[in-house]
Amino acid sequence: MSLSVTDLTIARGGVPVLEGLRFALTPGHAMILRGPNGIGKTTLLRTVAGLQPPVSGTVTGADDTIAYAGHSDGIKPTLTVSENLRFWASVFGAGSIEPALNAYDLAGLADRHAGNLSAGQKRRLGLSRLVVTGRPIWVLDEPTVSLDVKAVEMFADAVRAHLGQGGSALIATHIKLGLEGDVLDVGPFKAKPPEIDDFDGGFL
Ligand SMILES: Nc1ncnc2c1ncn2[C@@H]1O[C@H](COP(=O)(O)OP(=O)(O)OP(=O)(O)O)[C@@H](O)[C@H]1O
Repeated sequence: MSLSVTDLTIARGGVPVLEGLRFALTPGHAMILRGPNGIGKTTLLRTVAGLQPPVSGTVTGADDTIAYAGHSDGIKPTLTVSENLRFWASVFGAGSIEPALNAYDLAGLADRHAGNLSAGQKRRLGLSRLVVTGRPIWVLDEPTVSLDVKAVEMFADAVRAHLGQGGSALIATHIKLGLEGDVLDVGPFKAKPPEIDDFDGGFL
């Protein structure tokens, strides 16, 4: 399943942030999004994942194919680690949670309430959810926040395994992950500020 973005203009809070974006993500490949704080990477990922509409342009190939991991881990604190994974597995129709536990070395924490995990452990649990979704396109917003060096390697290994199975990944990150993949610097797509003539002076 390929993802295509064509002539995409996106906005946050009603203000255009990026315009003229065009790229394709094909099976087996990763694309790394780069750009300074506030440029619009999260906004782009939210738009690709269908969490907000574009101002104009199209995203194709995103119907029920995307697993999105944003800044929030989305874990249920009163459930244990294994209960969280079983919940997601039931939502996505997956079978065993063992591959997800193993990918992020969570077996020893399986019976701990998720609310009692450290920040990095919570992030590992949040990322392990991707494994049980079975979705081919992972859309990830700064996935390595709170992870130590070993856990970053676990994450990179999990992405490599996903790509090896024909999946793909679109990842916004400020760090080097050691992954093969295209790099898309979104800086050149920064939306131009509106011309002064575009302002509605009626309120003055
Ligand atoms: N809820 C909101 N309402 C209005 N503006 C917002 C909102 N959320 C973010 N913004 C603004 O939209 C712009 C793009 O933000 P976005 O989070 O997409 O940037 P980013 O490239 O992901 O940044 P970072 O690298 O810091 O995560 C920023 O100027 C930000 O201040």
